[in-house]
Amino acid sequence: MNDSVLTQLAEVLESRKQAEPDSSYVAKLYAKGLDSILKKIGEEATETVMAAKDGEKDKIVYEVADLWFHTLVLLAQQNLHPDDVLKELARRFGMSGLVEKANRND
Ligand SMILES: N=c1c2ncn([C@@H]3O[C@H](COP(=O)(O)OP(=O)(O)OP(=O)(O)O)[C@@H](O)[C@H]3O)c2ncn1[C@@H]1O[C@H](COP(=O)(O)O)[C@@H](O)[C@H]1O
Repeated sequence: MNDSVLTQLAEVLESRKQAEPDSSYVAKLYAKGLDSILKKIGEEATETVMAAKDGEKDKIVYEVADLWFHTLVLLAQQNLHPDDVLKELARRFGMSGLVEKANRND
C-alpha cells in the first residue's frame, strides 16, 4: 500500500461502510444500493462529455473528479481497490516492473 490520494480516499470509502446513512454522502449512496451508484456514474460521465463539448478545461477537471470519485465508490462497493485498476493499466502499458512493485506493496 502507499499513501496516494487514491489509496487514502479508498480507505475513507471503506470506512463509510460502517457509517450511518444520514452521517455521510457515501454512506447514503451505499445504502441506496448499486443502481444508485451506477446512476451517478452515468450522470457524471454525461456531465464530463458536456464539459468537454463546451471546451471548458476547469469544468472538465471538476466533472472528471466527480466521475472518478463515483467510480471509486463503485470499486469499494464491489470490494475492489484502486490498485486493482492501476495494476491493470500498468499491465496494458507493458510496465511489468510497476505491477511487481504494486504487488509487493499490497
Ligand atoms: N470526493 C468526494 C466527492 N466528490 C463529489 N462528491 C459528492 O458527489 C455529489 C455530486 O453529485 P452532483 O454533481 O450531481 O451534485 P448534487 O446535485 O449535489 O448531487 P445529488 O444531490 O444529485 O446526489 C455531490 O453531492 C458531492 O458532494 C463527493 N463526496 C465526497 N468526496 C470525498 O469522499 C469523502 C467521504 O465523503 P462523505 O461520505 O460525504 O463524508 C470526503 O471526505 C471527500 O474526500
